[in-house]
Amino acid sequence: MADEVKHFHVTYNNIHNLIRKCTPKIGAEFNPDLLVAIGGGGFFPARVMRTFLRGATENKTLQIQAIGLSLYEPVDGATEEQIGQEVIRTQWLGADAGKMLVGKRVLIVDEVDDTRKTLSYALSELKKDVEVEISSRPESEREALRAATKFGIFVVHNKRKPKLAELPKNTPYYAGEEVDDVWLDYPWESTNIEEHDRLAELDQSSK
Ligand SMILES: O=P(O)(O)OC[C@H]1O[C@H](OP(=O)(O)OP(=O)(O)O)[C@H](O)[C@@H]1O
Repeated sequence: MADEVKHFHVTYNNIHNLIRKCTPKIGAEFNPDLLVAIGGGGFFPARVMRTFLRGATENKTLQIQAIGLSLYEPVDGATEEQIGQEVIRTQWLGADAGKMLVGKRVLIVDEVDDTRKTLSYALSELKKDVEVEISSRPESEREALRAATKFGIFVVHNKRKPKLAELPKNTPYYAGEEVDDVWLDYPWESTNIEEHDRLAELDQSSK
């Protein structure tokens, strides 16, 4: 049967350059002081973003924390029904999650915003961790801590399509590129990077 989904191959250099272009704005406007990468796809973008944020944020070397979320990949314990429907946690920040986040400007990083379920889940769960931490602090400090804790989002690609989950309206949101609802082939999924890059060139020329 013919594969009807349009594929688009993305190279490491494409991703690097999209992040390079976007980061000065993110540094100037959101000025993160912590990155939370959603693995696996958010790991490489977060690391590249840290390089460019150094220049954009007075040479701070930002920490990258990692969470593991999976919507489409079979993970231990996930049933067939859950894959593509529910976001499954495969890794989280640990017992000190709230302490790590409170009072910070936290940029959540992922490679793609597809249905938005993953980002929505990540944001709401991280906010819950912050609330748990805030509730352990003296009441007189809570409002200030809440106000000082900010979450923003960066994705390399945002797919233009109806989303199945929403983000709070005031959430700072940055996308390296808005793309059609195509199947994006990322380089880290390839076992033959030269062939991948060759296909990417073909995709570019037929754009
Ligand atoms: O917008 P959504 O529809 O929620 O999809 C986006 C998520 O899906 C992919 O993760 P996947 O579950 O495939 O795991 P991976 O990052 O480990 O490949 C991708 O890395 C995003 O995290």
